[in-house]
Amino acid sequence: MDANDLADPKIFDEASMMRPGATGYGIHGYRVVEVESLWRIKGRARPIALIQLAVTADKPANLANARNHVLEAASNGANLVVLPECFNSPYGTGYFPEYAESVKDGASVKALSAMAKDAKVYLIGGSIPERDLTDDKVYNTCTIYNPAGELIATHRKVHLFDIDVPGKIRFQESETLTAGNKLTQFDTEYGKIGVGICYDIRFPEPAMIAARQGCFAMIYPGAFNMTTGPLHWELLQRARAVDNQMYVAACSPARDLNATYHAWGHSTIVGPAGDVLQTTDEKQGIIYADLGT
Ligand SMILES: O=C(O)CCC(=O)C(=O)O
Repeated sequence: MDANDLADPKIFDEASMMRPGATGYGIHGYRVVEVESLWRIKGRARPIALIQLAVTADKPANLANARNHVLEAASNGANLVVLPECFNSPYGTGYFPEYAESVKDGASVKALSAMAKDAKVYLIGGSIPERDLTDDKVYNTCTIYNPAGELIATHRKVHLFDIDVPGKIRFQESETLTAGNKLTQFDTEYGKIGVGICYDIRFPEPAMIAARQGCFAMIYPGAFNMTTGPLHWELLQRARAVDNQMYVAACSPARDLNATYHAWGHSTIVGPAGDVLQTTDEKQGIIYADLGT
């Protein structure tokens, strides 16, 4: 089964057949054994770092800040490094078209490729506003690099964040963004990893499909807010983890009360039992966990 097309009903048919309790795929008899044996066979530690960056309106400064932190994470032993959603631009629908660039040769992807290569890490490059030069549409896109600095996968946020909680928060990504239509997974020597962006975590299916296709982790660059963050940020990560008995990591920007959007922060790494391995507060910083122990 190739789970790269959300529009393909076969994907959902097969995924739903594999729900816990469905014939032949009881979750406890299947995933736990597979995950544990993967650790033993590979015998490798999988140190991950989530970088909760302070994001400003200055794109070159954001890229330089990201680079410093990626190099720091690598020097502390991380092999997988994650940046936050929208790390090169303020998070806001008015900013997306202004900051958008091509993922073929834009300044941000060049900088990300160099960071991955110089740090010798897999880099899950948060997300950036992407302008597709063929259709001129703007997407919220995560680009992923191997330790040679090669772009190995891209994920365009599938579920756009359109919310209106009266008196609390109104945000309509669809005012300026277009949704992606593919699920994303990539291979590493540490195992296969699935990727979603922020609001994508509210939908169980991408994580479920990734787990059933052998991913040991789902990684979500994200930027929850002060309304839904306290309520759902950790809950959703722990739910996706325990649903699928896989690692889940979500990496936020730091909170900036002078920005138009106040990110919740609290980047978090959750284990396959739904246990919080590492988390943080709202400030800039790096958290680490070993996904192999
Ligand atoms: O789902 C939420 O509550 C927040 C989602 C979000 O901030 C985003 O998708 O950027």
